[in-house]
Amino acid sequence: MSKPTAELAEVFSSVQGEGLLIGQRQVFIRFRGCNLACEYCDTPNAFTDEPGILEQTPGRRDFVPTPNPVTLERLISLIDGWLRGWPGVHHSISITGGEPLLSQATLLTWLPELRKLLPIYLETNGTLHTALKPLIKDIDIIGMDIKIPSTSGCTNLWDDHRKFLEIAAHKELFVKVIVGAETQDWEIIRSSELISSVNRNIPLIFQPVTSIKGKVEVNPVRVLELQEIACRHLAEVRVIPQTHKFMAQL
Ligand SMILES: C[S@@+](CC[C@H](N)C(=O)[O-])C[C@H]1O[C@@H](n2cnc3c(N)ncnc32)[C@H](O)[C@@H]1O
Ligand SMILES: Nc1nc2[nH]cc(C(=O)O)c2c(=O)[nH]1
Ligand code: SF4
Ligand SMILES: [Mg+2]
Repeated sequence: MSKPTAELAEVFSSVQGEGLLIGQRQVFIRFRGCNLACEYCDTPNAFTDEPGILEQTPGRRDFVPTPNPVTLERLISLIDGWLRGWPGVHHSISITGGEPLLSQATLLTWLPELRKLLPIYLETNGTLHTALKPLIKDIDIIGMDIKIPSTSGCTNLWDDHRKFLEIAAHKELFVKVIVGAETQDWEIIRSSELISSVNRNIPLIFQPVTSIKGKVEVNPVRVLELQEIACRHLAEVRVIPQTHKFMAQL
């Protein structure tokens, strides 16, 4: 039987810039393709069919174009070399994209092998709950988005998010909501009530939209008002921007 491969955009070592793992050094594996089209998406390379790029030396940006699809052997060889050469540096592997759960068939084989190297952190848009179910046993931490219409432009994902939360809540989990100048109270109330209906102790992270100019342009008082709304429903609500963008980390 042929060994599963994947279409990858890039593999690199960097500092996690978002959510509760902020500051941890991670190996990032970015899968191609997505089932959504968020208006703010900052990851165009997940949508092209150019060759992927694999960093050769962790954090030194010596990327080498690599034909897709990429094999697991190629990936394991690269990451294993990083862990031997830089022991104790990397906290976990970030499985991201695009939407990584679109590559579920490959991840069924890849995750158990990658997890032998480092814990697995899944960065996901929180919609593909059917894909998540068989993979949850091989994932350690999940960072999922709830996509609100005012920033993402996506609508009617609430039921998918609920089903996703119910499965993801079996592992270490936090939720990110990307907030912007037009974010409405009802969106935060609906998101917070949805999370609380599963477990009010699931942390919620407000991540302000980072503009194309690399700035956070959301009114600071408005962000505090939104946080206060969420705190009526949830035990832990933090405001954390995309920090990697402010320190020129990938
Ligand atoms: C590129 S996405 C990949 C994973 C998955 N597709 C998702 O949307 O969660 C990773 C994270 O970056 C966030 N993100 C993308 N563009 C952003 C922007 N311009 N400002 C703030 N967060 C952004 C997403 O909301 C998500 O939390
Ligand atoms: N440093 C860094 N942190 C990140 N957290 C989530 C990212 C993503 O694009 O999935 C990301 C990214 O692209 N870079
Ligand atoms: S779900 Fe994630 S990768 Fe897909 S468009 Fe939205 S932010 Fe971009
Ligand atoms: Mg990114």
